[in-house]
Amino acid sequence: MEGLRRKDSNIERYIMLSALQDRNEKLYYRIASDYIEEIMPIIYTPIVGEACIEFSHIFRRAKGFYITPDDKGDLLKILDNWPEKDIRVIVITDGQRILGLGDLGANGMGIPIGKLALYTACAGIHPNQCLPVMLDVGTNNKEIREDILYLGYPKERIKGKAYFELVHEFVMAVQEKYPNALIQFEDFLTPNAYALLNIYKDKVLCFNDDIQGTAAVALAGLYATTRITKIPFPDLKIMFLGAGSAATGIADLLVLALVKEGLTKQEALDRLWFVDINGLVVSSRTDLMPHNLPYAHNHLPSNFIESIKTIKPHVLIGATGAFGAFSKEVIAIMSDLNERPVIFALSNPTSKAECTAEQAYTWSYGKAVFASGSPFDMVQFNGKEYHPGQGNNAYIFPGIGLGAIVAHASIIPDELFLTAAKTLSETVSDKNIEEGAIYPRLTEIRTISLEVALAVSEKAFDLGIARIKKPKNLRQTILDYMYDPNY
Ligand SMILES: O=C([O-])CC(=O)C(=O)O
Ligand SMILES: [Mg+2]
Repeated sequence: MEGLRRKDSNIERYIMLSALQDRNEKLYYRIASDYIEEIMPIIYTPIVGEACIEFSHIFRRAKGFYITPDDKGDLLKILDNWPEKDIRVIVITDGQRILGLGDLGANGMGIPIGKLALYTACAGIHPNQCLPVMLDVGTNNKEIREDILYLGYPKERIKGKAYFELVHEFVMAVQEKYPNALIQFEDFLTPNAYALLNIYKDKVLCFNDDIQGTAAVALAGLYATTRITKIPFPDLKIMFLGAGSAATGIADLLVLALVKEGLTKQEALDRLWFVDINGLVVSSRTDLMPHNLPYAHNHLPSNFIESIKTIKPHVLIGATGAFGAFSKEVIAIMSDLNERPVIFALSNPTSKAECTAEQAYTWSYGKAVFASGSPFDMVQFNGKEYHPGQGNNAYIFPGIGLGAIVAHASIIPDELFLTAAKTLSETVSDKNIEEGAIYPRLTEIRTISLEVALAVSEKAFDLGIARIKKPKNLRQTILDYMYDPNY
């Protein structure tokens, strides 16, 4: 840790940790577990974003599996080259929407590597059972493609039929080679993310973290805000800025959660409002994508500020990838409307956050209940300390994966994300709430993942999607499975 701390920059720390992962895996996971609050922002959001931008330039050794269009027809054979035979979690990206950074092509491999490191550090999935995959189908980012050090397939992206056939061949090859493996789709462009999820979610063990994982983390945070605002969960009126996969993913899970609380589907939809780059999402618009249609209201078109003033949401959720989208005016209006305005600035990395924690607290005169996707430090304002929550996907996906693995689940229905969100929100202590934080400390992450995994696997057995007989002591079975990074 002393060696790590003496480095001048976080990207150097990333390189050092990546080298340690190659050289002494157990030590890497030991320090990742022991110093999780310090290490996580380096190996994952936000520094992993910087690492992806520079990936070809800081490359030391390959970690993971690359697929190009030239491999079509051979994927089953090529998978034989992977030395491990018992893969349990695969994180796959095509690099087209890396965090909020856009198309980074094969440089996006930093994301599967980082997410899988968290599967091990946070939920004890054995590192040998993790497989990072880059679906290297080209990049439309000319600057990256023409970079002399670029390691990816140096062509424009394939799309349409050729693209979906390649993904399908991979998914089918996994079913044959690694029938117990969970496939996590990560950082795909929204239309592809939804298309792939809709094709595979009822057929194979898979989920999309940007749609479903983010949704569960946000939902858990929303449950926790009600302990501060005292507004009952079914009464919440929520406005989203951004209508991409993260935002509609959250809304889709919210509808499920609200219907469980006794609302009709229509009543649930009525509470959720979207604003995107073209203004309020209303039914008269002709530019909406299929995943936006259920949320298009019969309402006059209006811009963001006007929409806040007329609709008067309790909660504002930003998933835009646009830094500064929550201006001083936006926060001020929310604070006029609400005693405790709830502000979620979920875009990643930090450079894309809709506002910073400091802005949210100062512009709301300390009233905001704030959470972000990327971590922010504690803020001092008017002599008081404010502890921003990080709606970190790592609270959910490692536990979901662990639960699914232990139950040998065949699929991951949305119901499991609801269970995971409820479980996570129950781990938020009164002390967290007193400090204004709506998520627990990351130092608790292994226990949180265990609780999430336990609840998720219980649910999988209840739903009849587990492929094994239920063990007598599920908690012990999970504990026995977990990789221990101790010597
Ligand atoms: O990586 C994160 O923290 C959340 C995420 O999946 C994304 O922003 O794409
Ligand atoms: Mg992601």
